[in-house]
Amino acid sequence: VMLLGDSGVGKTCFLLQFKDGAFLSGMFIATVGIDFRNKVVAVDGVKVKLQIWDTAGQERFRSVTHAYYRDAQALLLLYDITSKMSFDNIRAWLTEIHEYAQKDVVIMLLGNKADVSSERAVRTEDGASLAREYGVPFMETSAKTGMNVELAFLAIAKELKQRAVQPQDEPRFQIHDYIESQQKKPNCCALA
Ligand SMILES: Nc1nc2c(ncn2[C@@H]2O[C@H](COP(=O)(O)OP(=O)(O)OP(=O)(O)O)[C@@H](O)[C@H]2O)c(=O)[nH]1
Repeated sequence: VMLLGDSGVGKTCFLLQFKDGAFLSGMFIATVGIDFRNKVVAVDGVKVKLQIWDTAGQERFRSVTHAYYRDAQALLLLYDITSKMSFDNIRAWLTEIHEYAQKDVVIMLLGNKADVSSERAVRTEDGASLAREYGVPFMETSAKTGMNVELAFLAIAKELKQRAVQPQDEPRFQIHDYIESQQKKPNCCALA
């Protein structure tokens, strides 16, 4: 799984929240190049090992990260809901993805920093509508509160597990439906 998106949208924090349940406020150390962490999640009784690659969002590291796209099975593409520019750049990220990644890669669009509602610059509907246009699932998240962080990785793990081991005759896992059903659950999306 690769985390992609502009510098500062919260990729490293998103990964650390998932891996360690931690968030360090006020610190921003830009990722240099690329780094990875592993986490095992249980999906319907099967252990799925996610190897999660945290990429540098800064332009100058792009050639390094491009080399990793083709081995990725899933891409979490993040923007920052308080940064219109990070949202406007999503189309360029999707163009890069289509150029460098595998055709059947699982893509999910995430509007991060949803806890900072007072500085919101991108409407939820605009994120949802862009995701619909590209046929990818979408959620707003917060690496700070943990909102939807685990759900994003679990949905990816379920999709990847289904691709790897699901017998043909069983109904196909639908990532869009799964996210929608989980988000409707009480307490699922409450900000901490
Ligand atoms: N309020 C809030 N702040 C966040 C959130 N996620 C990240 N931040 C802050 O945003 C800044 C950038 O976060 P990083 O995770 O380092 O960003 P990045 O996308 O990994 O940046 P690069 O490594 O340069 O690509 C830090 O100051 C974080 O504390 C979030 O969900 N909510």
